[in-house]
Amino acid sequence: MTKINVSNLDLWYSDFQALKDLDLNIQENEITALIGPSGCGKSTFLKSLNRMNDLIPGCRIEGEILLDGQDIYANDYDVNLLRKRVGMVFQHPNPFPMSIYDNIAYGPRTHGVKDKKTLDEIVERSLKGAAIWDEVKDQLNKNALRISGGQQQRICIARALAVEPEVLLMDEPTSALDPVSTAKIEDLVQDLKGEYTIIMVTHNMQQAARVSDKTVFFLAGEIIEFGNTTEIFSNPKDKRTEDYVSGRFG
Ligand SMILES: Nc1ncnc2c1ncn2[C@@H]1O[C@H](COP(=O)(O)OP(=O)(O)OP(=O)(O)O)[C@@H](O)[C@H]1O
Repeated sequence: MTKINVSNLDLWYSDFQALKDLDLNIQENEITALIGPSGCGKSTFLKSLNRMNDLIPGCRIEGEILLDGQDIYANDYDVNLLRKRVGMVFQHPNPFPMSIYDNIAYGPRTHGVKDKKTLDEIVERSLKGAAIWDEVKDQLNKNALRISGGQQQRICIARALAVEPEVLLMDEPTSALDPVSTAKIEDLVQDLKGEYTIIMVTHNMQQAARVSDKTVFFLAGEIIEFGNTTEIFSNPKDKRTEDYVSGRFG
């Protein structure tokens, strides 16, 4: 089923057009990888899905993005609710400088959850969901900055899960991590797709091929090709896609 429907999407940073007439359907409970050379608009597109670009002065958007059929750029659309439904994990792990527990409880508290038992349950469920509960369950009061980078990234994923999102946006979530932590995150992402719709920017072609169901290839703000990951990697229709996935440019 279609979760997100993008049509005729254009985005400008002042007079520079960063996204050009994008059309795309993102399916529920699938992993969609966004690939393409540096500066082609992957992060810009990702951020347009939870209106993070609203915060950038001079950024202007035209076209339509529907989440479950509702226009997220409509005047009366609740942006706070949107960011709860569409969570985000960034390239560099960015836990808040507070305990592991407080990192996870932060979002639910912001949304009004005060009861200690409920928060305890959310923290445990989110840490389990991010496959890090066993590693940190005895040190929930430890400062989240004093654990490894790979653990910090899973704390950030747990923090995103704590508000029960439907969609998870991931901007190069493993680029700052070692191979062992990267493998853990890749396994985790595959486990999560049963419950969430995941859209992930990656520069790592093997990673896109390993974990995603669908792949979108961007070039200079345009979508050049979109389809099943196996097709994009084994039988691309466009020569530019073929050159990129085979490492001939970018
Ligand atoms: N805040 C901004 N103001 C002006 N231009 C911007 C801004 N953010 C991005 N751009 C420009 O928009 C284009 C797309 O940038 P974007 O970060 O989306 O690319 P990307 O494909 O994610 O790149 P990378 O792979 O290097 O992260 C680039 O030309 C970039 O310079």
